[in-house]
Order: sequence, then structure tokens, then C-alpha cells
Amino acid sequence: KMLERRKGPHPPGPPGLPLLGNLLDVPDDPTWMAYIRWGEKYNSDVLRLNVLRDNIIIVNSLEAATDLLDKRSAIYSDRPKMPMLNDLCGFGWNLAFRPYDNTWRNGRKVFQHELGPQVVRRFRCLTEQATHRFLRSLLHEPAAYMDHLRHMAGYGVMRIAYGIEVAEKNDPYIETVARVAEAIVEVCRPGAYLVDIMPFLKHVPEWFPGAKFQRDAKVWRKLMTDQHDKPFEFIKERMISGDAPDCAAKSLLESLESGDNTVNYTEDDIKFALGSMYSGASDTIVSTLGSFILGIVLNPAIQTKAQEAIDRVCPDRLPALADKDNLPYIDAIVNESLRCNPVIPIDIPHRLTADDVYRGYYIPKGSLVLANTWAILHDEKTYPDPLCFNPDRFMKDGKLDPAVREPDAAFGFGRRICPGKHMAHEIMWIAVACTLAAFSISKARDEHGREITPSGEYDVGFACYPKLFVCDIRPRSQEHEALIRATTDEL
Ligand code: HEM
Repeated sequence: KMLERRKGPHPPGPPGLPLLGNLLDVPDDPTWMAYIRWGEKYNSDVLRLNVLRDNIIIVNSLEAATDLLDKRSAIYSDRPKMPMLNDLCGFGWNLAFRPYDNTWRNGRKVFQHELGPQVVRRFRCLTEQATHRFLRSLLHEPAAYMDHLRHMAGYGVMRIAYGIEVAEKNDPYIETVARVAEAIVEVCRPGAYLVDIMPFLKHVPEWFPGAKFQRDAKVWRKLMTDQHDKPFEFIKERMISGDAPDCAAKSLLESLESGDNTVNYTEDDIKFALGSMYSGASDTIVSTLGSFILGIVLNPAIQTKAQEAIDRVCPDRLPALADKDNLPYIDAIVNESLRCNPVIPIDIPHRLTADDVYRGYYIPKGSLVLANTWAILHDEKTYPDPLCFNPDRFMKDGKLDPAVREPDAAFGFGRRICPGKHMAHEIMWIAVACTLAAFSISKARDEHGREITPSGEYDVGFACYPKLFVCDIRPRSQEHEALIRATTDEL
């Protein structure tokens, strides 16, 4: 208390109760709106909550998020301690959960080596092939567009990471990751602080008998190890037999063998970083592209405009990533899909590793800092009429307007910023460009011929998804259908 008095007051926030602190104040969905309301009530873009023993700092503005998470990243880059998940179940290898340590640092180097803004272009051909498969699936079974998006993201990432071609259904690698994701939700349930800061985990029985938990942890540990081990074993065997396909794992293992002394990561670092790719990429890309389809269904004029641009640049073929500079409107659509309903509306918590003072407020070591991404991406000064899905806000005179900030906040902040960002952009760009080039997306009709308008609502969880909606997706013409079918030739 003395120390706190000397260092200044905490940032403002709801007063809370003794012992429980603000546990009961933490609102139900959507959390980010409640944080905005508190920001208005306490007239501050930096708020403090005290939940059980955790000091939680909510940051509602880009300015404060940049000041703390970017500019002071040396002390704002740790993750919450998660003994149950990381230690007991052994998920600590995953880059997203990893404490701010050397293994984490090396994992980031591994990502940089393969998925940096320029190097990632090496995988353009694979990315395009994943998209073409998606187009063919969409032709075949348009109603299952979300399943196809999921398969496309998984297929693209597993090929780029390990040279593995995952199966359309019941793929063992994908099933492992899906079971890991379920296990994480389980693990985070019983009284763990994650429940307190991510209230959607709250709607579950409180008590978990200890013995069962130990048994589960053992199963989960095996699963979580399989996630990084199994695909890595595959590529290593292929390297020994000399028929490894071009992929990130191959080039990383080769860089390790080359004895190049600028390479200072280990084989385990490579394994853990690659193992983090699928889980980082899947929900995020699928949800954002789901938002894209929703945005088009609700705003048909965007599709018309995009198709005019595409038809000018590639009148008789599908777009390729090489067309990127000539189709800025597609970038604008991707930007708006990331901005309007960000898949991770509250950033993954960063943990502060030293006492700090900001604008006269004391922020103690160990605080968890949560950037309110949704608030930042709906700031009216930067994005007027923020609830409106409007890619044109990013455009000026037929080009991207450099004066309008890209929605980078969707990828987080500081040293923890998403290392898959460039790959995500490439995958989403080509998916949007090719889908609009080849298909016409519109509202579905009911049996009386009346249009069905999607609600535009989202399922709220750690990652937010548009609620499943029906729509009509069909090739723009027979010529377009032929272009889609012709993509089988490339295999
Ligand atoms: C639309 C696509 C994506 C979005 C919106 C997104 C968003 C995010 C966000 C918000 C974070 C947390 C950043 C922070 O703590 O401040 C993150 C971290 C991460 N993302 Fe992504 N991501 C996307 C795609 C990807 C892809 C394609 C990959 C892998 C190839 C990936 C891998 C990761 C990893 C490994 C982390 C943890 C980084 C760390 O803790 O140091 N993400 N992402």
C-alpha cells in the first residue's frame, strides 16, 4: 500500500468488493462494449479491474495500446502464468502461450525466417492451389462454404509448414488439433483466472474432481505433444528418404544442418514454432473470411465494384497473388473484414514484468494488460460510421488511401504481434479475389421466393464467428465455371 501511494494511484475503474474484487462486475457478452461503457463512465481510456488477485488493465485506445504494448514492449511482452495448461498439460510449447523467454524468442525467429513479409511470397503457389481447391469445393457444395474455408486454411498452412496434404475429411493431424482446442477449453475451466478475464468460459460446472483431472491431463499432454510431434516426424522421415516437398520445415531443418552460425535456434524451437501455426491460423482466417462473405451478402454493391476491378485486370483468368498491386480494392475488402468484426475482439493478455507508471497511474508488475481491439477498430475518428461494412473507407482515387490506418490492431501489439500476419494476408487476399472473380454471392431465398437476410450476429468466444447463415453462391457464368474446373490441371 505504501509503495502504491508513492507510485501514484491505479487507473480508474469500478470499485469492486473485498476479496472478490471486480469478479462480479466482469460483464457478460460482449465484454468489449462493457469496457467501452466503463471508459466513458470513468472518463479514461485506461481502466483497472481487480479480479481475485489479478490486476487487470484494460486499454481502450490505440494511443494507450501503442504507448504501453509497443513502445514499452521490453516489459509488456510476457503472457499470463497458466500453470494448469502450460505445466500440467504441457501446452507451454505453443508460441501464443509461451512466457517471454528464450524458447519464445527463438520461435519468433523461426516464423521470421519463413513467414516474414518478403519470404512468405515463396509460398504463393501453394497458397493459390489451396484457394483453387476451395473454389472447386464451393462449386460442388456451396452451402458448406464455412467447412470449405476451414479446410482451405488447414490445407494451406499444413502444406506450407510441413508439406503435408491434409485430407478433406477425418484427417488425423487436423483431428488432433481440434481435440487439443477442446482440451484447452476444458483445462481453462476450473477456477483458472482465464475464466475471470474471458467470461465466456464461465458457463460451466464449477467443480472438477481432482483424480479425473489428473487422468485427463495425461491424455491431454499426449494430444498436445502429438500436435507438434506427429507432423514433424512426417517431414523428418521424408527428408531422410530424400523426397521431402518444399516447405517451411524443410528449409528450416536445412538451415540448421548447414552450420550457418547466424542460425541460433534448435530443432525443438523449429518443432514448437511450426506446431503453433495451425492453431494460430485456423479460426482466425476462417472467421475473417466468414465476415467477408457476410459483408458481401449484406452489401451487394461491394461485389459489383470488386468484380468490375477484377474483370479489368484479369478479364479471362482467375486472379493470382502477382495481381495484388493492381487490385487495391481487394485489400480494402480484406481490411474491412478484419476491422468490422475482429475475430479476436480483446487481444490475448500481455503480462507486465516490472512496475510501471503511465500518465501518473501506477501499474504494478504482474498486471495483465488487455487491449480492447474492438474499441480501437471502431474508433469513430479513424473509421467514421464504424459499424458499417464499407471497404471504400480505405480507398481514395482508386488506390488505398495512405491516410486511413490499416486495421493492424486486429493482429495485436508489440513483440507479441501476430507472426502469421503476412501469411494471413496472402491467404485471405487470394481467397477474396478468386471467390469474387468466379462466383456471385447473394441472399438465399425461401420457398416463397422471399430473400433471407442474415442476422449479422456473431457467436462470441475467444474467437468470434459470424453465426451460420444461408446464402446463394453460384458461378458468375459458364465461362467462370470452366475457369474453376480448369484449376484441376495444376495438380
Ligand atoms: C486473420 C488472421 C489472423 C489474425 C486476426 C490473428 C490475430 C492474432 C492476435 C490478435 C494475436 C495476439 C497478439 C498479441 O498478443 O498482441 C496473434 C498471435 C499469434 N498468431 Fe495470429 N492471427 C491471424 C493469423 C495467424 C496465422 C496465419 C498464423 C500462423 C501461420 C498465426 C500465428 C500466431 C501465433 C503463433 C501467435 C502467438 C504470437 C506470440 O505470442 O508471440 N496467426 N494472432
